[in-house]
Amino acid sequence: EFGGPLLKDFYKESCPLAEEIVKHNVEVAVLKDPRMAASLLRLQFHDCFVLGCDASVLLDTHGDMVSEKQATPNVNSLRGFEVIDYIKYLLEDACPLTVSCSDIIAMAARDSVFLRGGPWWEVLLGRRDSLKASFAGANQFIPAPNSSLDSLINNFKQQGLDIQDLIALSGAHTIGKARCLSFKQRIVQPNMEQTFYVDEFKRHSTFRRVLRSQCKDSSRDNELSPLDIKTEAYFDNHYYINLLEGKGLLISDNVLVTEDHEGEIFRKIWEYAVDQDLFFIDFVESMLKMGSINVLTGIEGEIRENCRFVNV
Ligand code: HEM
Ligand SMILES: [Ca+2]
Repeated sequence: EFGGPLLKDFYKESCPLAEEIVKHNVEVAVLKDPRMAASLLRLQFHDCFVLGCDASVLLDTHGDMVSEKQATPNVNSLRGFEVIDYIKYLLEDACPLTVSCSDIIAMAARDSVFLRGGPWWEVLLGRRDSLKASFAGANQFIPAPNSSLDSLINNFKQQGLDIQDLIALSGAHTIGKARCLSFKQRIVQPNMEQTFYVDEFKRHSTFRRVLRSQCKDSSRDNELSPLDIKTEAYFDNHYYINLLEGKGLLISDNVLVTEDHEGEIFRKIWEYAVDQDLFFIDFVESMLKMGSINVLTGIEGEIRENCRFVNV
């Protein structure tokens, strides 16, 4: 299966309460700030695509190592670090130097999806933490929101993920928000009037008009819009319905339907739009695959004491 060397009962003996502690504290964090569920899910994606799922994304700048947090896809955007820090602090108290920061990310992402109404899955554990971060890697490997379909496909391929994974994992954009900076190119693009329901044309242009007025000048680059305009609070299949209606927020969302009309991708998006259970099954499978990219296990890496710094 996908986990490779990872196991579902990895902490059963060494830290039996680990999953419970993570779950409870993700719940508290999401109650305080509902968007945090989306932010924690995204954190796993941005970790796994740079050096693998090794918590490299959590390291702060230190000495001559520049953090991934400062890279373009992450700066002023990636969130959830304080939540992970607090969970790590509690886990260090319960079982010192036992639960890796990378496993905390994986558990928190799983719990976040479930809390918003999405699927639950058995998370695979046993990752260890990196000794370094890669600022350059974060800029290179995390796809940009204005990516073409070809570059998205290639980007996922570099991580051992296929087109199926790209389509299913993009469904993560059923929750959370994006800044005007990330999608304003999309709403000024003149050739994006294409839509797949004939009657949808008028509502489609309203969609763009509202966003355009919200993002009308660069002083508003940090204004937020929901990635899923219909049900941003719920992890559901509405993302795919939006795509079919021409209402994907990012260029990288929209190209899944505009650059592959009537092809393999389009058919899959249609299937997810009418069958949420199928989307959930495929999403879980792809999350397990993404969660095992280049993991450190055994004696590789270390169990960090503080997720922001390598151990001294
Ligand atoms: C397919 C390529 C992808 C691109 C180009 C992309 C790009 C983006 C961008 C630009 C944002 C908004 C950031 C901002 O404006 O601050 C965002 C948000 C988000 N992304 Fe993606 N993303 C992709 C795939 C994924 C994947 C695979 C996941 C998780 C499995 C994911 C989860 C999220 C979530 C949950 C948010 C909302 C975060 C929040 O509200 O804090 N994305 N993404
Ligand atoms: Ca990483």
